[in-house]
Amino acid sequence: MGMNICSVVLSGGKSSRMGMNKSLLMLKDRMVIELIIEELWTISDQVVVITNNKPDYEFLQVPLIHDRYRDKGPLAGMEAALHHVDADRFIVSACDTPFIDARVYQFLLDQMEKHDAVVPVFNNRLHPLSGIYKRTILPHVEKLLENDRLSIRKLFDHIDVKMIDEFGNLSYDTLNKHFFNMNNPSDYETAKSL
Ligand SMILES: Nc1nc2c(ncn2[C@@H]2O[C@H](COP(=O)(O)OP(=O)(O)OP(=O)(O)O)[C@@H](O)[C@H]2O)c(=O)[nH]1
Repeated sequence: MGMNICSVVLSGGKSSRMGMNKSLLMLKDRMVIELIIEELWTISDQVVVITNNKPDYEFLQVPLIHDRYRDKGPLAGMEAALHHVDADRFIVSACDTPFIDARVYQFLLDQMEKHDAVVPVFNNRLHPLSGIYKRTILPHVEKLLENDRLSIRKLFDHIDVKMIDEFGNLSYDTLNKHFFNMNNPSDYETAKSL
């Protein structure tokens, strides 16, 4: 039985600190979101982008999905993917992490077992937007959204989540880059130097 893996790029944010759509910024000859999607394709059967501005992303040639719960943040982006896409595993990524490495996601996938979610912890920080989830979380996600409890951490009070804070043979540099995200123009300058 083959496992159907869907990667979900959350791209419904406001990019207010960056001042422009950060997922469309260029690094070398590629846009940030193109770098992300290219990496995700190496471990996915499907890739979708969750956005409330479809025209910006049509060139990517992947399914584009709107949030069903508007202005509710990344948890709503996850809800839209879980609601619309039929898959056994959902790999979540932000749209501002240009240096993600599929080997990190593969490491998480390998530890899913019976859990509802596998979420990485790096430098003592939980990274729910870089986790792996099963459809089983959907009713809990919807309930949180209905109640305006929008923190993804709240979700972890209700599901079986495995936290991963050691990553086998993967190097610190690989992990540091994987979890690097760009919030403001200074982060973008940093990205250009990496
Ligand atoms: N689908 C969806 N994704 C979101 C939403 N809000 C944030 N995201 C995504 O979640 C990730 C983290 O978002 P942030 O960087 O914290 O927020 P942002 O709105 O993009 O940027 P700021 O306005 O600077 O805070 C990014 O990939 C965002 O695109 C939302 O309401 N819907």
